[in-house]
Amino acid sequence: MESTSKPKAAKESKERNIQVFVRVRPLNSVERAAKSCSIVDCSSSREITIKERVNDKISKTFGFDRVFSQESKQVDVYKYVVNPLIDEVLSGYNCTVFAYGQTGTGKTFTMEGEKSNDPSISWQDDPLSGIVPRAMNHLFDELRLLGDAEFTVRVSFLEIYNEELIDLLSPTDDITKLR
Ligand SMILES: Nc1ncnc2c1ncn2[C@@H]1O[C@H](COP(=O)(O)OP(=O)(O)OP(=O)(O)O)[C@@H](O)[C@H]1O
Repeated sequence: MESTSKPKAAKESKERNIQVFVRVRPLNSVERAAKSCSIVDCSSSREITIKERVNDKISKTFGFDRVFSQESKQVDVYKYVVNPLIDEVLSGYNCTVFAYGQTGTGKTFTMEGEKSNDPSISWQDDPLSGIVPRAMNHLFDELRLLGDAEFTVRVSFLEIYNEELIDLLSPTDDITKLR
């Protein structure tokens, strides 16, 4: 996300400029049918522990700025990760939110979200709406509050897949090779 106000000098903030979050998705129906079990322990808010399957022996622990467990909701992720960035964008900082993970891990679910089965729920109220629609809604709500001020909002939506850069908003499906 980007606003047109001039970027300011780097923030003198105690917080680091790059934050890394992890979201663990619930087991899907295929995994449940196969009686698979999760080997990821999310009981700490800042660490995940990968357990060995057989004896539950702790094998590895990884630290993050925040852990979102299998039970986490779209709104939890939005409020913690993206909500603070909207103020930053409106103050002239450039902010990037990017989802990384192997296929089927929940990047699209987290970024775009899904549509609830109930057709009477609008996307603005849909608990399954992901980061992108929530951020757009939030941004334009804030801009509306600024009354007559004129703003330009530019949005880009890119996918890096197999080291190829894909513009997801381009109707021509142009692909740029990164190497
Ligand atoms: N947090 C979650 N809660 C419930 N279902 C989820 C969650 N995350 C992912 N899923 C489900 O898991 C499946 C795979 O998720 P998704 O399509 O978002 O993965 P992806 O990382 O975008 O995959 P790909 O890289 O192949 O596009 C989907 O059916 C999605 O509904």
